[in-house]
Order: sequence, then C-alpha cells, then structure tokens
Amino acid sequence: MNRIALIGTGLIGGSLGLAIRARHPETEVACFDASGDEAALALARGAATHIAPSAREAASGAELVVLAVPTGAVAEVLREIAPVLAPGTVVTDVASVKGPVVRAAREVLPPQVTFVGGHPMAGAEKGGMAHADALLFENAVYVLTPEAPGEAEGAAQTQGVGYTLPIPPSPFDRCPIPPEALWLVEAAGARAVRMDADRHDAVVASVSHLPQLLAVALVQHAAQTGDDALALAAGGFRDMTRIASSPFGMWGDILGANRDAVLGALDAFARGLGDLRAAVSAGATPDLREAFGQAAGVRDAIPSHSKGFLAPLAEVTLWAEDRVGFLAGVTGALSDAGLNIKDMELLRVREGAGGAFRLAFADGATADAAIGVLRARGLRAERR
Ligand SMILES: NC(=O)C1=CN([C@@H]2O[C@H](COP(=O)(O)OP(=O)(O)OC[C@H]3O[C@@H](n4cnc5c(N)ncnc54)[C@H](O)[C@@H]3O)[C@@H](O)[C@H]2O)C=CC1
Ligand SMILES: O=C(O)C(=O)Cc1ccc(O)cc1
Repeated sequence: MNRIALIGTGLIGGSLGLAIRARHPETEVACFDASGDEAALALARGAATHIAPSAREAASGAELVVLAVPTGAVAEVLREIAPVLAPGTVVTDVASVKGPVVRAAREVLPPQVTFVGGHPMAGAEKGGMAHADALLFENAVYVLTPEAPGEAEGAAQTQGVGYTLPIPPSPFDRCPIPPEALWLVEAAGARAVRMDADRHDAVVASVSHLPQLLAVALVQHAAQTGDDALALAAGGFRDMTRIASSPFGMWGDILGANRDAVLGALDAFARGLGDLRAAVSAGATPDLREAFGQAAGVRDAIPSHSKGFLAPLAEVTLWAEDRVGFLAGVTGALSDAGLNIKDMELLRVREGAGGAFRLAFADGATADAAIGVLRARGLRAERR
C-alpha cells in the first residue's frame, strides 16, 4: 500500500497508525485530527508520516481511508471527504456501532468508492493518542461488514476469514472483502471476521455495551453501599469494573447509535437477573447450580489469549511471589532458553500475597519446555 489516510488519531487511530508504521514502514500515512495536539503527538510518536491540514486533504489521493473518529462523527467526516475520493478508493471506519455507519456510507459515498465497516474488538478504558499502543489489536478479532450491492440486507451471518470460527459456514462470502481492508487488519496484527452490520450491533449490545452499563451500575451500587464496601472489593469486583473508568463521550455516542439493541439486551438481562433473584429467594439450589454450571462451561470455552473465540495457544499458570525482581527473573530465564511468551495476563493479585499469571506459548512443546525452566527455578507452574 502506497498511501493511506488516518482521520482521527486518538486511542484507536493512533494504535492503528503505530501498528501500520511498524509493519509497513514504506507506507505513507497522512493523518488529520480535529485536535491539533492529538495529530502532533501522532506524528511525534511515528503513527503517521505527515499531518494534512484537513480530513479532505488527508483523504485525497489515498488508496485506503481509515476513519477513527467518535461514532457520532463518522457520517459528517464521510460527507466531508466524499467529493475528493478517487474511484476505487476503499474507506473503512472503526466505530463500535455498524448499522448507522454503513447506512450513512451508502447514502453519502459515490458508487465507485467501496465502504467496509470495521470494528476492532479491543480497546482500553482511556482514550487519546497518549494511550495508543502498537500491540493493542494483536490477536484481537476485527469485525468487517462488507456489502455487495443489493445483497447486504438480511445476510445475517458471521464468518472467520482465513481460519475457522466455531460458527457454521455461510453463503455470506458473496460479499467480497476488498484486499485493502484485509491489509489493514493484518497490519494491526488482528484477525478478520466478516459479519452483517445489524447482527454485529445486536451482538456487541450483549458482549460490550451491556457489560459497560453493568460495570457503571456495579460501581455506583458499591459506592452507595459505603466506603467500607469499596475497601473490601477484591479481584472479582476489579475484574468486573475496569471499564467503569471509560470516558462517557465515547459511550454516549455508542448508546445513542445502538439504542434499540441495547434496550433489548438490558431487558433480556433484567429477565435473567430476575430469574436468579427468584431462585435465590426460593432457595432453589438446583436451579442456581444449573445456572452456575452453564455459565462456567461457556466462560471456560473462551480462549483467554485471543481476546476472542479463536484457535487456542498453549497456556501455563505460574504462581507468583510478591517480591522485587520476580517477573524479571521469569522473563529473563524464559528468554535465555529461547522461549517466546506470546501473551501474559495477571489472573489475580492479592496485595502482599503474590498472585498467578497466565503465560501463553505458541504450542504445547514450548509450554512444556517453559514449565521445565520455571520449575528448575523452584517455581510452581502447570499447564492450564
Ligand atoms: N476506545 C475503545 O476501546 C474502542 C473504541 N472504538 C471506536 O473507535 C472510535 C474512536 O475511539 P477512540 O480512539 O477510543 O477515541 P479517542 O477520543 O481516543 O479518539 C477520537 C479522535 O477523533 C478526533 N475527532 C473527533 N471528531 C473529529 C472530526 N470530525 N474530524 C477529525 N477528528 C475528529 C478526536 O479529536 C480524537 O482525537 C469510536 O468510534 C469508538 O467507538 C472501537 C474499539 C475500541
Ligand atoms: O477496554 C476494553 O477491554 C474494551 O472492551 C474496550 C472496547 C470498547 C469499545 C469497543 O467497541 C470495543 C472494545
């Protein structure tokens, strides 16, 4: 790819820019952001090769245009750049809601321009270029919502691109994905999943937008219970509420753009919570046991390394000691043995009492070799 335009260089645009520049240093990346400071930081951190004076000038002459602006700003930027897009240009976005964006693109863009909705399923609770990270999308699912003219409506299927998803194959591959969009996903280190825009919105209402509201409600509820409640909050509460620190600006847009699907998810969830309440109230142990069993089965089937439901890596649990240099010793020993840690996660931490890490390796043989190295240092390590 010779030239791309990056419009919006906050957390997501900046992270895409960093990843693209790391994998494709030859590609020219023209950026524009409504905030001059964000664009300047993007240039300084190497997420772009130059700053354009407007979105229109960034887009002019680009083969691929990436819009990484707030959900509510996508239509306006599409309208602004539409007149300068050359035939054959591919335009994509990263907004968290796809139906309204795809419909705006259909309305605003000239027919010789291809729009592919995009949504990388990874992010953070802090926005802005200052928090951008070249590795943010590594192994993440990246949803693409391509359309073939006249065929998009009702094609509510999902499909992995180039690997197997646990979802049945479908005729949705009638809608080709332009290679420029796949190039972007690969540059991000992510994995493309093709999906219908409205189905995407229903799914993210359940797995992203509802959890965001629940995190807010949980923290509010605990705060109302009292300061002593927050003092007692352990790892489980932290796991469930990290995203309560997310900025409202972004979420206000998302909840507005996906209102109907979010209301549907909230209603279904409220019914489920009502069922659990009734079971607790009635002391219905078998019902509760069944609910816990079902949930554990589903939760345990999510491969933790991939930020999504994709082929698993080989994983090791390492019990940690709360002492200076513990982690440096572990990573140093594995590195000395030539063993590459593909992913690492702190599973639980009890301040002053150590915790446990999940380490992921490319294959079982590497994981077993790592266990050997760790045990030789007197550490407790087991295959997960
Ligand atoms: N933050 C997250 O975890 C994720 C966010 N998204 C989506 O990505 C998009 C961007 O989100 P973030 O990067 O987190 O937000 P951000 O606030 O970090 O960055 C957005 C940038 O767009 C700029 N901007 C706003 N209006 C503009 C306009 N009209 N023209 C040019 N620049 C404009 C802002 O100045 C800001 O720098 C949103 O649609 C969001 O829903 C998608 C996946 C994850
Ligand atoms: O911080 C996290 O873990 C997230 O899940 C962030 C996130 C926010 C919005 C999205 O559309 C996708 C991902």
